[in-house]
Amino acid sequence: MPPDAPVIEARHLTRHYGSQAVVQDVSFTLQAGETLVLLGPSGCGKTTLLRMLNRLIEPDAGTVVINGQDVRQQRPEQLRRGIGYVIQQVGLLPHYTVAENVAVVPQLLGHPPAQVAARTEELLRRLHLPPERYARQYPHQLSGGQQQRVGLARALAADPPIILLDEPFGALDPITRVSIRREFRELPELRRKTVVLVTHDVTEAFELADRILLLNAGQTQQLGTPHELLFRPANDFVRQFFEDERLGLQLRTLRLADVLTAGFSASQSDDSSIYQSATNILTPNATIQAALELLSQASTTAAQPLPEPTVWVSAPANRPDLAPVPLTYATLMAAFGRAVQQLSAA
Ligand SMILES: Nc1ncnc2c1ncn2[C@@H]1O[C@H](COP(=O)(O)OP(=O)(O)OP(=O)(O)O)[C@@H](O)[C@H]1O
Repeated sequence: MPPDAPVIEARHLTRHYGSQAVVQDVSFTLQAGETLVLLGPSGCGKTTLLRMLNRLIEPDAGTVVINGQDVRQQRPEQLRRGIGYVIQQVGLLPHYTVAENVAVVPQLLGHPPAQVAARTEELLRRLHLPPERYARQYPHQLSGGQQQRVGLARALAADPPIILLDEPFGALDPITRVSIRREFRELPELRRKTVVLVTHDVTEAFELADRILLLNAGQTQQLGTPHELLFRPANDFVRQFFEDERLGLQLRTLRLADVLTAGFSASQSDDSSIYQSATNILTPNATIQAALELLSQASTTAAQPLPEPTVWVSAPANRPDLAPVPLTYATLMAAFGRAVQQLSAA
């Protein structure tokens, strides 16, 4: 297969229950390493669509092609061993220890015991479940968040190139949810994997997705990057769907580089000596949200050398000759407002 061949191709997938078409003619293509989020209101067909990818549900029409092969040409059990699957209910085996739960798939695949043990230990450590404390515990001895991490470790254990996740953080309280989501996003393992994740949480979708497939009543409303859905909605449904959270989503989606169009200058700024000692430094790739968070921390630190809380945006990596830009709340919000206006009008 050519190196840029898609990992997953869903072609015209359709599924009915009785006379109700719960997924209607949905298509998408995913490249290696991409994360697609299936988003939409309750009952719009997200789970049905996800489960067609690993043949837990068979489509009435359409095909799923994984690594160039129609999934119907593979036995479902074989297919599923190559695809990690995480669900909200976690589904850990209650009479197996944490380590045994994580090792299930690699053992089924016949991996050597020493390799399975090493992999289990590594994953538990990476997911903040020190094996010396947790490996021999049983699922009922863990909190919901810890069980969720074990579920994720289990899905990653055999290092499958594809991971499907169905509301993986859905059962968690909001604070645990945010912190696990952050851990999840920063897991180096997942960067290389092709991920399809179901959620109805808009913020979660925007935080995790490379692209979002927004569904309503089984039909694709829009498939695109978070930026495209927010600033180029395909129809009124898409526009309405994000209305309540628009500002928060804009703050998370726009990056400093998007709003600082005229900000960098070739001359060294007067403040450059302050920049040299500053700790509040962001790259142009940071989101407006990240800049606001840093500004809010800066406002609580007493030793501000400048009269107002300030963060610095370093010059783009390819232009080290440019001076860093200092930003206060006022200058950041003015730049953000201008960018939103331009993007919305364009
Ligand atoms: N086994 C089934 N038999 C009959 N109808 C079903 C079955 N499974 C799902 N449905 C229906 O299909 C539609 C889509 O369900 P699905 O679970 O895919 O939606 P969803 O978007 O994942 O919803 P939620 O966000 O609430 O989990 C719903 O109307 C549901 O009632």
